[in-house]
Amino acid sequence: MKPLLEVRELGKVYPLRQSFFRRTVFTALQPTSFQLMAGKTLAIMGANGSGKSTLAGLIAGAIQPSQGEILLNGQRLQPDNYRQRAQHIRMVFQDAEASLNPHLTIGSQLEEPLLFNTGLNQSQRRERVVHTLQQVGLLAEHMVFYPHMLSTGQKQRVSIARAIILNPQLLVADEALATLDSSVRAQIINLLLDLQQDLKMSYIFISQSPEIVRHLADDVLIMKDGRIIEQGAVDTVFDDPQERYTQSLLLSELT
Ligand SMILES: Nc1ncnc2c1ncn2[C@@H]1O[C@H](COP(=O)(O)OP(=O)(O)OP(=O)(O)O)[C@@H](O)[C@H]1O
Repeated sequence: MKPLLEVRELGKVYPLRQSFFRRTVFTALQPTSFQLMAGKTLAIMGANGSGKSTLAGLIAGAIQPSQGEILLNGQRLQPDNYRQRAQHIRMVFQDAEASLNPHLTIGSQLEEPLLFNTGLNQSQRRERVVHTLQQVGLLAEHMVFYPHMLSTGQKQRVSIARAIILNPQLLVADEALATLDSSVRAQIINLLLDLQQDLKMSYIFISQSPEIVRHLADDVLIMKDGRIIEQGAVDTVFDDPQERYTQSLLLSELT
């Protein structure tokens, strides 16, 4: 079986200081390679600053790579072609509040990706918005709400709705559950699992929580200082971590 996503030697350096004589760079991500099969969930764990968000941003196209390539279904993604990527790979962020526009109704915010990326007419767009709201456990009436009228959990549902409205093959969630309280978190985890079953999506899931990763993910990458130091099936890595750093991470000593 061919992988959905293939990351080959993907790396990111940031220029730190530049002068006529000297150019200093900081390596946020060492050349990194891995694969993700369709319908599977890959978790990325690591201490703060280990490069998790950089890797997520590179895959979602929000950050331009310094080297390497990403293939989706065997097709190379063009780093600067946001439209090509937006159809297939979408991102959900930690702070739903900050990622929603307070001045626009939920309906207009969900319609936006459809306007930019599809040829649907107005009534087809409306139909898709209503359907997507229902898929994430909200109501058609929520279309006319503004973000401040929703609870934290409902806002995260809207973020998920916006991410799935184009029927992506891959959802990248960067600490999407970190700020939610435990009962809302459990509801959103169940929603993500249901959506994955129904829509056959793959997930890349950044989380500092061993419990959440064990519950949601099939495989895990452990990152330290911009590189993968351990990887494998979640049960294998969690039950018998080979690196001391992984052991500490699983005991939540490094976060
Ligand atoms: N635009 C930038 N310019 C320079 N350095 C950056 C930039 N963005 C990130 N970095 C650095 O790259 C490293 C990796 O950052 P990244 O945000 O990917 O880590 P992370 O594992 O997601 O951390 P956290 O859990 O704190 O979000 C950090 O040392 C960070 O300071």
